[in-house]
Order: sequence, then C-alpha cells, then structure tokens
Amino acid sequence: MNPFLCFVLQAWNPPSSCKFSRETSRFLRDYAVWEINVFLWISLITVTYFLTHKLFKLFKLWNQGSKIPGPPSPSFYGHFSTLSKQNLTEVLSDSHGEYGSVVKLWLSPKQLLVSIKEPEVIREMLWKAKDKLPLTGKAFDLAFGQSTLFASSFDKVEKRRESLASELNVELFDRENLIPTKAVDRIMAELHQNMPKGRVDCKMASQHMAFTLLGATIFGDTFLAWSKATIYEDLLMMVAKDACFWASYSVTPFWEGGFWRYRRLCTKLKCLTQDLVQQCSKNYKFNGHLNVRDEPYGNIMCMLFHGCLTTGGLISNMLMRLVTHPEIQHKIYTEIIMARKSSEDKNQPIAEKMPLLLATIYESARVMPAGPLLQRCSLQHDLRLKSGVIIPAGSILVVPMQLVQTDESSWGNDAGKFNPYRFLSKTEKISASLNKDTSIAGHAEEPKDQRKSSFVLNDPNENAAFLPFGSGTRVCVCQKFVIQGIASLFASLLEQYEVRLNTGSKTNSKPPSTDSNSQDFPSSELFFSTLSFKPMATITGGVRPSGGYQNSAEVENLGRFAVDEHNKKEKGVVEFVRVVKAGEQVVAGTLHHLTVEAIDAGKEKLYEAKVWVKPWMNFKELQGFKHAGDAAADDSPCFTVSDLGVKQEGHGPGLPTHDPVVEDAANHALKTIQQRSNSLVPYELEEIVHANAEVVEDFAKLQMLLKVKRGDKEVKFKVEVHHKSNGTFHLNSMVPDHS
Ligand code: HEM
Repeated sequence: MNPFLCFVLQAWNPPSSCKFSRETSRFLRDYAVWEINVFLWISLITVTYFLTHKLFKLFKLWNQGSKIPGPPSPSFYGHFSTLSKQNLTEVLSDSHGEYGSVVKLWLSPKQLLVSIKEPEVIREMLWKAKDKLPLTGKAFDLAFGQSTLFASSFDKVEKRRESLASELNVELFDRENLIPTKAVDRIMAELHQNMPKGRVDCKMASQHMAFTLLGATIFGDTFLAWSKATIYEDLLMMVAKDACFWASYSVTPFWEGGFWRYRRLCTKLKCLTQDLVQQCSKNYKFNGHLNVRDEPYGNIMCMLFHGCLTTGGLISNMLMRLVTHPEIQHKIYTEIIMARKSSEDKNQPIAEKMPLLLATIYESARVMPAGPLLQRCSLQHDLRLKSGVIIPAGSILVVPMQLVQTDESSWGNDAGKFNPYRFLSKTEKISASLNKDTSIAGHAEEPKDQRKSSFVLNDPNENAAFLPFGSGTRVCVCQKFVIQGIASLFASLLEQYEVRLNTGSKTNSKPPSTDSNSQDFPSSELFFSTLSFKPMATITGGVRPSGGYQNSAEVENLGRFAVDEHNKKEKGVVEFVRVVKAGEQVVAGTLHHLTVEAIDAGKEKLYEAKVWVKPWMNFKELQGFKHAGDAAADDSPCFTVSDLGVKQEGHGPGLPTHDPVVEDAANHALKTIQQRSNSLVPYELEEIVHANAEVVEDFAKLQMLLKVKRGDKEVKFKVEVHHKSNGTFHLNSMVPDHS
C-alpha cells in the first residue's frame, strides 16, 4: 500500500485496549483503503480513457485529414506560419489550383481547415454541415448575451430561425410598407442636410443608412424619433469591433483592464436596447424574438449588429459601383422614373419593376461579398460528401467567397468584371408572342432602345456559385427583405441625386478605375472616402412626343393648370382653349412641354408652357409660360406645330423654336452632322435661329437655320429634317450658311 496512506491511517487509528474496538478500527481502516483504491483506479481509468479517446480522435483526424488533398505541412505545427504571412484567399487560390476543389490546410496539429471551391459540393456541404464555428457563437455571446439566432449549434437556433424567416418573408412581406418609406425619407433628409458640405463619407454614410433602415424596419416609425439612436449606433459599432478579439481568449481574461472596459460598453448597450424596446414596444414588429429565456434583447442586438455591418457594406459597395459606372447609374435612373410612373400608389414597393437596379445590387454583392469566407462546421458528426471525401467532425469548413463568386467556370469569361446584365434576360417585345427569352447572362450587352426591349430578372440563387447570403441550413433569413430595402433606398436616392466621386477630396489621389475587375476596385478607405451627391436635374432624357395627348384628360388638365398658374402669378385673365402639342421629358419626375392655345384679350394665342410633375409626391409646378405666336383661325389653311404629321399640304408660318419637336429635329440634325464629320471635336447647338414647316403626305418637312459652335468657331447650317408620322427623324439636306 501507498506508504503515505499507511501513515495517515496509523495516525488516524486511536489507541484502544478493547479488542472489539481494535477490530472495528481495523475494519474501518481496510474499508477506507479499499475506497481510496477504488477511487484512484476509477480516476486512472477515466483519465486513461479520456486521453486515449483524445489520442484516438487525433489519430483519426490525422488519418482522415491525410486522405484529403492539400499542400504538405511545412512543420509539425502545420501551415499556421505560412498563413500568418500570406493572405488566406491567395493561399487557398494556389492550393485549389494545384490540388482540386476540396483542399485541406493544417492550422495546428489539432485543427484542420477544409476549403471547398466546387459550387455543387459547396451546396451539399452547406446543407450537411449545420453548425457554425464555436468562436462565432462565443463572440456574439460575449458582446450581446445569449442569442437563439446566431449560436454555433444548429439545434439551438433552428426554431428561432424558422419563426424569424416566416415573420419576415410571409407575414411582414405581405403587409404593405414593410420597408418604411419614412426611413428612406429620413435618410434623404439627412443627406440633404449634409449637401452644403458638398461631400459625404461613403463608409460612414452607408453604415448609417443601413442602421436607419434596419431600425425602422424592426421597430417601426417610433425608432426614427428615438433620441438616443446616434449614441446607440456608435456604441453598437464599438462593441462589434472588439467582439472577436475578446472571444478569442480560451480563458476569459478577467485580469485585463481593457476587458472590463469592454464589458461596461456591452452593459451600456444592453440598457440602451432595453430603452429602445420600451420606447417602441407598441410598434415592435418582431414580437417573437423577445424571448425572456434568452439573454434579454440578445437577439435584437445580434440582428442589428450583423444586419448593419452586412447591409452597410453592400450599400457602400453599390455606391462605389454606381460612381465607376455612370452609364448604369443613368439607366437605373430612367428605370426608376418609369417604375414610378407606372405605379399608382407611391407607398407600394416598386422593387420588382426595376430589374436593372436589383441586378446591380446582386452583382455588387457577387463581386464584393460581405466577408472573404463562408464558414461552417459539423460539431458532432463526420461529414460524408457524395464524392467519397470524409471530413472529420470539428474541422473548420470554409468557402472562399471571392474565388467562387468570380470563377470563370461559373460566371463566364467576364467573371471578374462588374456586369449587372448577367442577371437579366432580354425579352424582345416583338418576340414576346413567341415567348422567347434571350438570356444575355455573362455579356456586358445593353439594351439599345429601352422602348423596344425590356428585361426580366433571373433568380441569382439558381447559380450555386452565388453565395453572398450563404446557402443551405444556415442561409441568411433576411435576403429577400434586405434586397427590397436597399432597392427602395436607392430608388429614392438616385431619383434625386447623381452619385459621383468627389474630385476635390484629398484622399482621392488616384482616379477610380473604370475597369470593374474586383481586384482593381478601390476600397472605400484607400482612395474613395468621399462621395458627392449632385441633384439629379442634370440627368434628363430628350423630349419625346406624348402619345395620344389629343384625347388625354391628363394633358388637358396640365394645360389648364399651366394657364391657371400663369393667371395667378401674372394676375392675368388668359382663357384656356386646348392643348395643341404635348411632349414630355424625363427629369426627376416628368417635365411636360405643352403648346397651349388660349384666348387673351379676345385673341387666340399660342403659349409654350412647361409643367414639372412628380406624381408620387403630389408635386406639380409651372416652370415656364411664354407667348409663342398667334393661333391660326380654325378655317385658316396654314397649320400650327400641332398639325405636324397631319395629311395636308401647304406652307406655314415660322414655328416656335422651343417647340419640343423642333428641338428634337435640330438635335437629330446636329447628331447626324457630327456623325458625318471626320473630326472628333463636337458640335454644340447654340441656337435655332429659325424654323419652318411644310406638311407633305405622311411626313412634315422642317426647314431650320441652326447656329452651332465647334471649338471656338461659330457656323450656321441650313437643314431640312423630315419628321415621319411614326415619330422618327431623317436629315434630308444640310448646307453651310454663309449669310
Ligand atoms: C446585405 C446584407 C446581408 C448579408 C450579405 C448577409 C449575409 C449573411 C450570411 C453570409 C450568413 C451566413 C449564411 C451561411 O452560413 O450560410 C447570414 C446569416 C444570417 N443572417 Fe444575414 N446578411 C445580411 C443581412 C441580414 C439582416 C438585415 C438580417 C436580420 C435583420 C440578417 C439575419 C441573418 C440571420 C438570422 C442569419 C442566420 C444566422 C445563423 O443561422 O447562425 N442578415 N447572413
């Protein structure tokens, strides 16, 4: 027996003269020895079992790991030192290039990382591996308290995920106004306020937009009036910034002063969340997520944290794409105006009517995902893939997002380029009856004439390599409503502003790359920290004739409105007769160019009026009203501008040079002159000196004298443009005028 034990038992054995008591004490001593021996044996067996189990697991890990292809380990400690010197995505890119679509790296002798690049295998893995890395759950727990939405074990999050998804995608989505227009209005008002400063920090602005959008969506309008929102936003970002750092300690660092300061910030954030929920309790939309058994408000803080970072990142990415692709920005602008026009209720979400805007959001998320890796793990079971590969339980499974989402085998030759049209199919109106959709995915093709062709959005999730929101069991539950929210925001933003790079910014040392290869794309911190938002009035389309204006009550009302407004302003008594010509121009809304016949002091006269209308804002304003000649008597053989295209012959008086048709004809003439010229120096239209019209058969001949400028030289051209009844123009002749 152990001598130490003998000594202890002898010391414990009391001296006694009684035989009975001696026997009893011997019995007790033997029993104690036996008990202690049993305890020691059990401990020994347990520790041995535990160690053997660990060792067995380690051998199993090494054995299974060795069967997965990958670069050989440079030392016993694995690839850790390589990874600390090189970028992980680069290392994975090289390894996949050499070893195939599933590769392993050893982070330490006990930690295996498996990266998957083949989309179909990724899809399979993301369905089968249901857990997140324990570190993620720990970071969320430490910062925000327990959450049933972002915990690492799937069993803990399954129910809450389901209920959040159904609230968001079924109940809330069916309700009107899921994305509060008021939130968008608030963001726009704040932007207006910042405009005098002329520039906005892209990253900060995007984060704030995301915070406002999410807050108002989760808590309703009361959130917008909450006085502590700014403090809350700052605090949330501060807590989020250090979450992973403090969670990375395997033993909580109670001895560190910084840790306690961090904990105080977390407590403050929790108190503010409580205040927020109390303030907004009537409007609080996600009622199911205030579960008393969770750490109070843990889910809310986690959602706001994850939502703000990811949504803010996507908004900032979108802004930068629009800056480097002004042509797409302009097309989206036109799309928004058209969508507004066709939408009767201004509160109705119009996202589905804006396929190019949606495709731009998806494409931005594709070329620059929120994070470099999608990570998963299977905590309990080994993962058996259809290909036969077995990934041991507890391994870190990653998907290198940037590589997968810009891989040519999944996205075509232009995989690295920013091309929203890859998510669109072109539906030719002519072939609509044949029900033929021409897919243009993968080509930077653009619609040549928006009136002739339209686009439909393809579901990006059909491509297994599209992963910005993840996939499988832990896929982001908010994808649908985030996309709609961002679309609503950009619809309002681009309707009023052109987003441009602030060229005066000191940080903007390099011009933005027009090559949209994601590798070349500027990071917001590097040289793209500021944006300028310019009122959109400068982005206008040309004036187009309004179809069927003769019978349009709307156009007549606009004419009456113009006359009434003129009378109000000028204290006049002009009497409206009819609209003789109407054209419209896309601005931030529509600018209606009207030629109105009216009676002034008993005489019939023509007036040119411009009325600016934004139907979704109930906005209507008279922009101009001027006399444009006397109206012809009804029985007069000569014609007015309104008669262009009428089948009759004859010469008329000089036409108003500001008539939309005359302006369009002059612009057409200028464009053709430019095309026929060999010089790259552009012509600029200075003035339409004179315009005359003659109606022949089915077209009108417009003879004009144009004063144009080329460089600093002024030239005059006599031109004859034919305006056909289908609305097209043709330059028939042009002669330089030296008079
Ligand atoms: C642009 C914005 C967003 C992006 C890019 C994004 C992306 C992601 C990604 C990549 C995942 C992990 C998916 C996976 O592992 O397969 C995820 C999960 C999740 N996201 Fe988002 N997300 C966004 C916005 C939001 C918002 C606004 C909310 C809620 C308010 C939200 C709630 C969630 C939830 C609840 C999960 C599941 C967490 C889990 O199961 O552990 N996301 N998101």
